[in-house]
Amino acid sequence: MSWDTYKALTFNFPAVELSLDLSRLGLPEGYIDSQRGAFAKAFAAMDELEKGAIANPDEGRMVGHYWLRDADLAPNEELKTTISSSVEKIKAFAAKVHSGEVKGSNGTFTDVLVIGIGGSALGPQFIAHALGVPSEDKAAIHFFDNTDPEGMDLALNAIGDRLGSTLSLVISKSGGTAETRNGMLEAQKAYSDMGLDFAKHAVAITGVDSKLDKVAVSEGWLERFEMWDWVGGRTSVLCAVGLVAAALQGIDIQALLDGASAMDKVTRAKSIEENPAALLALAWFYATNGKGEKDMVILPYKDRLLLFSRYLQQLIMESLGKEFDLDGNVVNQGIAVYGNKGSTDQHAYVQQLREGVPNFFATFIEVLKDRHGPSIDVEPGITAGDYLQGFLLGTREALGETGRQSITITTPEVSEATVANLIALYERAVGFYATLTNINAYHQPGVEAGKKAAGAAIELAKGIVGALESSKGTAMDAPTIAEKLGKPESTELVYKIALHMAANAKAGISKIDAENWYDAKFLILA
Ligand SMILES: O=P(O)(O)OC[C@H]1O[C@H](O)[C@H](O)[C@@H](O)[C@@H]1O
Repeated sequence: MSWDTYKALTFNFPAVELSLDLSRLGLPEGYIDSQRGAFAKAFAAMDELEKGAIANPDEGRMVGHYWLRDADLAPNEELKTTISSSVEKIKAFAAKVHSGEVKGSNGTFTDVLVIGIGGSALGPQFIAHALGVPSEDKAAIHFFDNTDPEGMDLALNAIGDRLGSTLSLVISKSGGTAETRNGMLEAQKAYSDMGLDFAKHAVAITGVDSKLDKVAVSEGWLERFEMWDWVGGRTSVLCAVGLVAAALQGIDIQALLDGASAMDKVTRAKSIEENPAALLALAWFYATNGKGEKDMVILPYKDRLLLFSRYLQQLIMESLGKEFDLDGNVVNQGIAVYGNKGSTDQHAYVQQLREGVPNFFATFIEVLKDRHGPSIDVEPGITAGDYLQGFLLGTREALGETGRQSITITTPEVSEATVANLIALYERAVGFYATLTNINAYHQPGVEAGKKAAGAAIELAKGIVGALESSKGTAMDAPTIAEKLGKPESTELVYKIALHMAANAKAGISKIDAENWYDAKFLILA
């Protein structure tokens, strides 16, 4: 890359100490100019959104995550007060926990167990991993982010005998998410098995009057923090969803909010070149032909940013992956996101990136500061961190040689400010991209289909137990059970569910193997 091309297509944002290098994208001459009209619309739509327009028309909702870090921007006094008092309440609660004024049955809280999924886990996990320092944190943080029983066992195992000084945060915007409900019930059981009262160790973060909120009220949980319908799950990390856990861990939440606010100011610029989020959205639009034709590979060369790609998967794919545009046309939009960290990935999938199917563009995230404190030389005059940067520069070059596009974001260090900068940068880029592609970034109608189908499988499971119980001692294969349930069309599901039940000896169900696996019979002994 020539120095002049690099300079022409690298954009520096001193206010947030960030630089965005688009020089390895192959942007044709005049491309930015050709997009000015489209961006004028995107800037105007964003202005309206920030002023409180119903930017999520399907759900009739405002979209207010930008107000969370600058309450004065909220469209009315009530919201301003709600937002600032929520932040104050979080800070005050964390201070009481740290001072031991609010404590568990076995004393000052040492651990925090976050129970949530999707937007109610990914942000807290990213922040905790990016900014935590185990030896200095005010609480060790653990997660139930799934309905996998063994995953929960592992988290409980890490907590060990400290459950009596573990604060459980049950986080669910809707308050009705099955995985989170299950996690809550499992946690409740773990506390009661140790003779502890869950309610005295539990905090709810949810919408007012949600199912979860009602449980928290009726059981007299320690505290409740409100979640609002104008904050989407995937943009909720800077409200109570992410801030309570972070504050308890000892992370400076005001610095997070200030970092996001600083990026918000920069990304309100009305000129593409002066706005890093606009440039990012433009880069995505160019690289994917505005249709998601290429995948986004996120490659932070920093262990602390490992979970960023997972966080972005939800932010970007749930926001942009849409069947219809705002006019009802079928568009099947989206950008697939994956990634891990460099240089680890160099020893895994970079082979394919360089030589295989050219269906992606990479985003390198470069962090200038290697570590707090000095580094040893691993070779004369060279540190491990020099190698990390060397591998980033080398991989980027190697990808460029085979015509693979990349973006490079450079940030000075991993800190509250820069982590929040990145979050706010991508939130705004997603918003701009959605306007460019004329889709609603703020709903997720597709998520419901899988939930409904899962509900049907759960109903079927109840039926299978009933059928085997009413014919105790009789072994039946899947077609027979399905027939008995009057659901021959669900034979495959019956087979899958019965297999799982037998593996877990549920209700005493066992399996009699047959030569052909599909002919296995299931029974409950008489
Ligand atoms: O916070 P909750 O209401 O429990 O929702 C958790 C997740 O549920 C769904 O899958 C939504 O699509 C996500 O956007 C959301 O983050």
